[in-house]
Amino acid sequence: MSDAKIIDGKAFAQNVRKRVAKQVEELKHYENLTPGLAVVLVGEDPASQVYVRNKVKQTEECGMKSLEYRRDPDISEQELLTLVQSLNENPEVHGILVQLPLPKHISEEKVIEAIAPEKDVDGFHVINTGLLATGSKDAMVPCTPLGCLMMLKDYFGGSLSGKRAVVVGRSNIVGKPMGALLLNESCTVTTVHSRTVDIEEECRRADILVAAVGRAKMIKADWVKPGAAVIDVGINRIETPDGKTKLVGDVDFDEVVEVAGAITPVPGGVGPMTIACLLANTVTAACRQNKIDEPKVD
Ligand SMILES: Nc1nc2c(c(=O)[nH]1)N[C@@H](CN(C=O)c1ccc(C(=O)N[C@@H](CCC(=O)O)C(=O)O)cc1)CN2
Ligand SMILES: [Mg+2]
Repeated sequence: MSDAKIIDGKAFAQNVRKRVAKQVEELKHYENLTPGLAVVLVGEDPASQVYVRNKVKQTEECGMKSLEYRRDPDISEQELLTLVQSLNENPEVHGILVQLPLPKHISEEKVIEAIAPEKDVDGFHVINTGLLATGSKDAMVPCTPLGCLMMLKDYFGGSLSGKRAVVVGRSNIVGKPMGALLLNESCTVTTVHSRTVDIEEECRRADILVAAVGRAKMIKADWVKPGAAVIDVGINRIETPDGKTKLVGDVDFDEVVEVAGAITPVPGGVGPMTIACLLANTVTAACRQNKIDEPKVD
């Protein structure tokens, strides 16, 4: 029997949303300010539709204004850039999120760079990436890594200083910002990827192991140091022997739970925190744009 702590991302996210809802209430009451989030969805990818539906629903449940823009998959890059520009200029919109991935004929980079950095609640704009890399408190931090960090700080009682952290994967949305965040928390950070020599040995040295590669059950029990905190960012749909499908992470949960000190499940771990942090970032963006302090609530 394992005695690893299973980190409940669903419950954690619910608490974050409660805090956001209280902040929104205060902003409406004392500042006459209703934070607004615009979500743009291009095309009909079924997973993206679910994520966007959840974002819209949770934005409204927290008392914020939600604006939704659905566009056909054949929209031109220029039309999408024009939409982003109009949202940049809309004073009711404090946060802009363009759901990824975009269709192949559209440059994700161009679209992300078109978003005003102060409205970039995904934290993907190079200005925000640069602010994060330089340790500035003014960065808008990408939602998934922010959610991972919140859960890690809670598990370790506040400080991650001196911990050896290994991030598996070097994507712009998760791996790279995760590494920067952990470095800013004074961890000793290693990022490993497909060209790393002996990934397993690197992983075995980690007090904190963050898996974000998109390969089902890649991380095995003998890759993990006993007692390590394991954060699984992967969301992989696999087929089961009975012909059905199920979601699994990048970590082989059933094995690793026997070795780890703490572990996030999939589903119900990092995923729900992504949307909760998006809502928190929208409040941050609205406050910064109006030059007011974020309401402190408990
Ligand atoms: N513009 C963005 N695009 C994408 C992001 C992002 O942060 N910004 N991240 C992902 C998708 N994503 C949010 O957009 C997201 C992924 C997963 C979950 C989630 O709650 N997952 C559940 C399982 C859901 C299921 O059953 O399919 C879980 O892990 O428990 C939320 C948001 C890519 N695009
Ligand atoms: Mg593309």
